[in-house]
Amino acid sequence: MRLTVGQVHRHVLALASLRSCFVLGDNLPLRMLSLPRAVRFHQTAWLGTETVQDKSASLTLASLEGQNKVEYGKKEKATRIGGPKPSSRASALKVKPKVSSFNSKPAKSTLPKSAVVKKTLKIDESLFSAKSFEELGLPPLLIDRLNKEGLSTPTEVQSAAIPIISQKHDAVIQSYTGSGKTLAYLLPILSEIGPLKRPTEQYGSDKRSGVEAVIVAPSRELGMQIVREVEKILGPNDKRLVQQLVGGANRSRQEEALKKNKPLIVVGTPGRISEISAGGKLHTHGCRFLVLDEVDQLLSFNYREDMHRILEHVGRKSGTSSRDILGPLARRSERQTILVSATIPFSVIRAARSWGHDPVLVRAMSVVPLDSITVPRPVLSQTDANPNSPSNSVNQAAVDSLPPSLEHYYCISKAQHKVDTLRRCIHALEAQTVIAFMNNTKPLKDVVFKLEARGMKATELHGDLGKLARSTVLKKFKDGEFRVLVTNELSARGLDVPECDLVINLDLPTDSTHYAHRAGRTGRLGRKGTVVTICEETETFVVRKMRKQLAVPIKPCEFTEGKLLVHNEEDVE
Ligand SMILES: Nc1ncnc2c1ncn2[C@@H]1O[C@H](COP(=O)(O)OP(=O)(O)OP(=O)(O)O)[C@@H](O)[C@H]1O
Repeated sequence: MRLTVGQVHRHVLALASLRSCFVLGDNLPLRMLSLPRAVRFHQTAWLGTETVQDKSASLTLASLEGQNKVEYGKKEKATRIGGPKPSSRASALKVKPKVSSFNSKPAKSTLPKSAVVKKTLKIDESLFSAKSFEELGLPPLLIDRLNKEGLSTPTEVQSAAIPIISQKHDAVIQSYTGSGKTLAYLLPILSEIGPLKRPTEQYGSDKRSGVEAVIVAPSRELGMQIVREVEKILGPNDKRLVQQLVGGANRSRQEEALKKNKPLIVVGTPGRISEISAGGKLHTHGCRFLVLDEVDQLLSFNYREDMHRILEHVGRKSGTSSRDILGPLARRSERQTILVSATIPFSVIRAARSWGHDPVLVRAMSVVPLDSITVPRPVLSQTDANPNSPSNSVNQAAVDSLPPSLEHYYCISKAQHKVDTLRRCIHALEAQTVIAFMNNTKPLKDVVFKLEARGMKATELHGDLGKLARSTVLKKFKDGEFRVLVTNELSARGLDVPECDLVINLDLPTDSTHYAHRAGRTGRLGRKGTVVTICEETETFVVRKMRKQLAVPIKPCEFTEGKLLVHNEEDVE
């Protein structure tokens, strides 16, 4: 492959950019198909972050389907679609966003800001006004189970996603942290498979005995949390129908359980799923659903080999070879692919297009076909220096992910006084359930020791602990045995501790996306929550930069005499 000087320059810049999002095998440029897989991944990682203006680089199987039309600079129209058969609807309607009991925030502009909707889309207003799970057409047995668990009203993103997934659309689900995305994909899946499914469902249950849904999550904790959510809905008699395949646990036992229990749903981390699948102990070719939870993280460079295997094998039509030119397209028809995250940068939209059949972007108040979203402005231009640039889809994704009910502050402290500041902050805010984030594992112990020495119950959670220790710590924290959980990035994504009322950044997050996911551990499902970043004087410029990127007021404050003292708010530039 030959590159011009300009292309090389862009590739180098792309590599240096914040995230190494990439487009996996199905979207490979045709000129790369003959390269060895490892090389292809490396190359596509480059091209994934490369400006999409490079037309030659976007020559993909997907682009041959005529999807990647580029239009710059116009404002997006938030047109919405929905209903059982979108194409059969007679007229296009505008939906007035409603404010539900779960969400006091009006729907934000969709990502990326510069995107353009090119089609006139048909919508079904009723899609966004469901007040109960019955109205969403869920089967009676499933509704009974939900009621038993005290769940009677769908959240907005559930109201939007459930009918769309039930109509067998491939979907990207984006909604802010703590808005109920897990049930938004689980409920339509459980309507189709397992003991709670629709009685009229045509896929004969007797014919299918293998795994029918694979759910992938980037961490063991999140994987286990999803398993518990499925078990909760299935009920005690049927919980063996979901099997966890997370790393760190005994692999042989997982393989035995697969053989013995014949689960319909497996939930796991990429490494363990692909390991067991490669060992021939997990058969997913007949699988109907593939869910990638925290998809933007799963598509990062770290998981590339495992994710490639999963995407290649799950729901693969038997008899098709990956060498067939139509292989990827044929495979896609065998499964529904559902991608989920609070932060959906444009690279995910692009990946979803290449894997899906007419995939749609589902958000709390809108459903938009992905092929109607055009690429953002080139990300490597001069204007990128302006973090508010609508072209910056990563920042925009972070903005969209913040729950409406959060208060953000920052407080200046010398490094050696940070733990004291943390204590004063907890007392001043009377916080009961606190998650404190740090960047490295080693200092966590020290912070826990200092807090405990001053009579504050604290514990640590990080990747160096074994699986059992991790789940025990988390359970005790959720049960209220500890007031403070000191942790690292491991807990930033997906972790659901509804009672968490305060998130502290003891170290600065690396970027606005990390800030948003950390912040999202509080203010879950419409609850109030506070985020306090404790930083040194020299680091305040980073906070100000994130404030700009996230477009939220992060106010300077102090904690004195047991009180929160908010300084003059600096304008959000
Ligand atoms: N319809 C509902 N009614 C009441 N509670 C709900 C409903 N849907 C979800 N929940 C609860 O809301 C909480 C947050 O849900 P969930 O973890 O799915 O959020 P999320 O959007 O996936 O967040 P994140 O982006 O942080 O992963 C959970 O405790 C869940 O059980």
